[in-house]
Amino acid sequence: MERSKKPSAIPVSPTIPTPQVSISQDNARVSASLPTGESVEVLLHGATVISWKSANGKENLFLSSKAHLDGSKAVRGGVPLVFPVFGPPPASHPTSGLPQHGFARTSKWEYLGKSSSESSKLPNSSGDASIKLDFGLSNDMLESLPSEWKKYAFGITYSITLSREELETSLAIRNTGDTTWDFQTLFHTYLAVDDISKTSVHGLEETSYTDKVGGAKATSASKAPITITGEVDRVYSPALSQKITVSENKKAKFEITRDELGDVVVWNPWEGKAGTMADFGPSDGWKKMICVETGAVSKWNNLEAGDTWEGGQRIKLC
Ligand SMILES: O=P(O)(O)OC[C@H]1O[C@H](O)[C@H](O)[C@@H](O)[C@@H]1O
Repeated sequence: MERSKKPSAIPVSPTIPTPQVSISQDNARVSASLPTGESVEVLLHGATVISWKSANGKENLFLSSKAHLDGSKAVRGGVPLVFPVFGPPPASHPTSGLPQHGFARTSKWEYLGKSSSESSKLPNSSGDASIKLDFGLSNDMLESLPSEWKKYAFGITYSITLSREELETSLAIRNTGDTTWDFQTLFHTYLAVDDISKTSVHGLEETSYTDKVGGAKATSASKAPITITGEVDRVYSPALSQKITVSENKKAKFEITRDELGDVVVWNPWEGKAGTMADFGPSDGWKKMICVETGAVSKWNNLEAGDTWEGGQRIKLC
């Protein structure tokens, strides 16, 4: 019998746009984008973030036009990962046979997968969707290591999370062996700026630092925001709660917060040093970048067998 009041059909809700991930055909890069247009691109070589774009297509990271993206060299630009040593390794230390900044940035990482979240389920809402990409590296994936470091075992998970106005990078470094070892680590982030002469870094005014230009020397706090008028290579250790802001034309552009990363390196090679780097381009590219690098590098971090160290940074667009 026909019912007079048939329940009406349940409307099919329109497909909710979700973050997308794609892997290049040669299996060398992983890209992710949000329904609102933001995107990130990661090379498996070094798990190097080589692009982070805003919804309007604006690139937030500097990538040298001469960067090697084929795995033959560390990438000049983006976010190379420093581990297990920052700078040239000291003599008579287990890292002494390693290249400058260690091996993480020149190793091929494994893509472990993605996870995404959509906070709003309302149709046509872009919500606050975010996408997290995980990458892994362990000692058995490396072909060659100096004999000192060969006795150690590690497993690293590197997570890169893209959300609407933020890029978060975080590391979980685990000692999977039975011997304690020391490490340093850092996100060597090359931020893109339009004009270095109008760029300033805020939040480090009250902190003394090590000035590495012309040999490391302890230097007292500058009491003023950092402006770049020549080569700058400084290591600061500000309080963890201290936000670092990069401004252009006195307007905040990037805001950086940190978890467990007690050090901040500010680097710009200026014309002279950039000219000596074969992979630095274009020749005036140093006017378009500033490295604000967060890390744990001013001392050795000791990791006992079975322990995991976790740390990360968030870069927010202002
Ligand atoms: O040329 P790279 O090995 O990539 O190092 C580039 C730079 O990295 C850091 O910022 C260091 O503080 C600098 O001293 C170094 O010059």
